[in-house]
Amino acid sequence: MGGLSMNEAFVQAPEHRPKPTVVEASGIPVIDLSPLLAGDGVDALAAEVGAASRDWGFFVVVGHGVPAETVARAAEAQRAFFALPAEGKEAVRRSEAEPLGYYASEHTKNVRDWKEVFDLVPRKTHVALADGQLVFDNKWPQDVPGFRESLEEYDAAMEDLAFKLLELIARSLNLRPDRLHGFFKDQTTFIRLNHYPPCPSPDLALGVGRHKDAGALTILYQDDTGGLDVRRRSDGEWVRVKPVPNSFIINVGDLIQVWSNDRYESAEHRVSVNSAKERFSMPYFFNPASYTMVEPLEELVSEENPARYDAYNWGEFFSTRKNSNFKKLDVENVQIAHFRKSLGA
Ligand SMILES: O=C(O)CCC(=O)C(=O)O
Ligand SMILES: [Fe+2]
Repeated sequence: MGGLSMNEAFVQAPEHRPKPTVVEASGIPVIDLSPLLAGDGVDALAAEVGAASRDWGFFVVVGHGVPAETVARAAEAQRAFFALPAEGKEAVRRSEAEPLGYYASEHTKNVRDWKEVFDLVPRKTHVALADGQLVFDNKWPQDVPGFRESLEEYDAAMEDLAFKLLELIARSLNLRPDRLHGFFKDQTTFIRLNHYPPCPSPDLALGVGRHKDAGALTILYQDDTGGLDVRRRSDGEWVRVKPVPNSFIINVGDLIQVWSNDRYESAEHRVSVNSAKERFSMPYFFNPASYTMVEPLEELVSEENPARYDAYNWGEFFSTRKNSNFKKLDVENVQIAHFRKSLGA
C-alpha cells in the first residue's frame, strides 16, 4: 500500500477533483521517430514535432530506438524498490538539505499527492545548484540488485533521445539544429520513479495535482494502468492519455515555452488514481545548467514580437520550486507567469 492513509491533506478543492468519467483522449499526436534512425525525413519530423508542441504541448513518440529491454530493466528496478519494506525505503529518505532519494510527502500547489517517489541523477555523483543552495547527491538503495546499473543504462538512453528531440524542436523553430544544446552542458536533469498505490478516495485525491513541468522536456514512461490526464488546449477539458506499448510521452516544459517566446506552450497535466490498481511511471526531466539565464531566444523576438518574459535564473527557480514541493507552504509556488512581462497599452 505504500504506507499512505487518507486524510484531509490529500483532498483537492472541489473544482480540481477528477470527474467520475474522464474522456479518453483522441487526437494526441503520435509521432514515429524511426525516420530519424534511418537518417532521413528530418524536416517532416521537425514539422510534426512543431505542430504538436504548438497545439498540445504534449505528444507520444514511437519508433524512438530505445531498446525495450532497457525500459523493462529500469521498470523492474523501480517495482523492486517500492516493494522494499519500510526500513529499506527509510534508509534512502530525502531531507530538505539532501533533495534526492525517497519520499512520500510531495505537495503540488500545496495539496499532498497520493504517491511515493524516488529521485536520482544517474551517471553523476552530484549536481550543484546556484549559490550552493542545493547539492544533489544520489542515495542508492542497498537491497535492490542491479538498481543502479539498470537506471544508468536507462539514463543514457534517455539522454540520447532528449538531444534528438531538442534538435527537432530547434529545427521546428527554424533555428540551428544545435541551438539549444549549449544550455545542457552541466545539466540538472533528474529521473523520478513514481509509485501511485491504490487510493481509497480517488474522487477526492490526485496522484499528482495539476501542474506544468518546469524544465525543458519531460520524457515519460508509464505502465499500462492509465491515469495521466492532460488538459486539452482546444476546449480546456481534462482527457486521459491512453498507455501505448513501447512509447514515451513527451511534455514540452516551461523553458521551451519561454525560449520560444510562447510559440510553444507547456501543457497542464495531472495524475488520477484508482482504488483497484497501483501505477508506476518514470519521468526523465531534461533540465539545463543551473546558471542558465532563461529568456526568449533573440532569434525569436523582434520589434513586432517583443520578448514576453524577463530573464530568470534556472537554478534559483528550480531550488525554490523543489523546496516548496517538499513541504506545505502558505505561499503560492513559483511559476513562469511571475516572469511574464506586461506588454502593450
Ligand atoms: O505519473 C505520470 O504519468 C506523470 C507524473 C508527472 O507529471 C510528474 O511527475 O511531473
Ligand atoms: Fe509532470
